[in-house]
Amino acid sequence: MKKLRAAIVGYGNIGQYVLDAILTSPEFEVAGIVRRDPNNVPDEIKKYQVVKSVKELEDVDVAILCTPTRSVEEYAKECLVAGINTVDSYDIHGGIVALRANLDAVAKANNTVSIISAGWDPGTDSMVRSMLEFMAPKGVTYTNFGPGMSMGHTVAVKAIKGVKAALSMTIPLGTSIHRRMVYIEVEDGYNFDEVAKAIKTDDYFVHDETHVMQVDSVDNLKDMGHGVNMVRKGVSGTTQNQLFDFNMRINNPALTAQVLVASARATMKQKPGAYTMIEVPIIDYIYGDKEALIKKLV
Ligand SMILES: NC(=O)C1=CN([C@@H]2O[C@H](COP(=O)(O)OP(=O)(O)OC[C@H]3O[C@@H](n4cnc5c(N)ncnc54)[C@H](OP(=O)(O)O)[C@@H]3O)[C@@H](O)[C@H]2O)C=CC1
Ligand SMILES: N[C@@H](CCCC(=O)C(=O)O)C(=O)O
Repeated sequence: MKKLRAAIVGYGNIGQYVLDAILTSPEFEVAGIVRRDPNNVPDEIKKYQVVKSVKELEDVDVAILCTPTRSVEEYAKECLVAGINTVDSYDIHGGIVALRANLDAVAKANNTVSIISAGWDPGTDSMVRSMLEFMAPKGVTYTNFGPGMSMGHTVAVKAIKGVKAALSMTIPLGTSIHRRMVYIEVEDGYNFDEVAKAIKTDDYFVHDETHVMQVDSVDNLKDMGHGVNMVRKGVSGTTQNQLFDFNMRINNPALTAQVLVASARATMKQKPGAYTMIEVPIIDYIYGDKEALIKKLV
């Protein structure tokens, strides 16, 4: 069987775990790794082609975008125009509809497929929320994250001038409300109060209670565990008090990476266009023969 060739774009936390997930997936092989500095080649990727642009790689079926969320659209367009499917874990919830529309046009024009916002939230949590919505159409779902490290918030802090290193912890306060505890190392020559203000006014933080603390070593605090508790209390038909409770405690980048690889698989089975995870048949994410899967899972 000819393997599907996946490129990893961006070799940070998610990128490193995507490599692991590709190597354990039966039908994928690594087509190469795209880095801003292609000379930055740690030992574990020495055997792969490391390049500056995805266009330098050959026969790429799908690009797994592991860049900051705010860079996703630019990298996705470059890949789609080059005839390469994309998956990403874009996590600015308010921007998803616009990203989908923008990439849908580019994907259709280039006969390619893009699955966007494919991590765990947005991503698999969105699929669970969707199921709860049709299981009890009337009601309220609360999504409570953590405590744990938000990669998206941490990446947003790292991009702020004067931040040398960062960790953003998400603390659940209940009923979908969260506190952000942000730990930073400040670059020499920068004023902590000004940096803290820039963090608190960033779109990722502006709606939540946010505390910024200066520390000597972010690395001493870092733990990439996270989790979620989603609860819905709702009504099926006219029957009230239907209670649902979904929990998971996870390594954040490992789960995100596994979902990205599953979504890369699913891109190969869709018509051209851009999709969120809830629009794709769930069976398309799973490796194996369709009828055997139906027999096993239904
Ligand atoms: N939907 C979900 O459930 C989840 C989504 N995410 C998303 O994944 C994203 C990546 O997280 P994570 O892997 O921890 O981030 P990292 O900062 O560890 O890695 C991002 C990598 O992207 C590359 N890159 C490309 N352009 C830039 C740029 N302008 N600035 C900085 N890096 C750049 C770099 O790789 P190189 O040096 O190789 O070029 C960098 O290492 C987050 O922004 C988050 O939104 C994360 C977890 C869950
Ligand atoms: N998108 C998140 C995953 C979901 C958890 C979350 O949104 C949060 O901690 O705020 C992340 O980047 O880690």
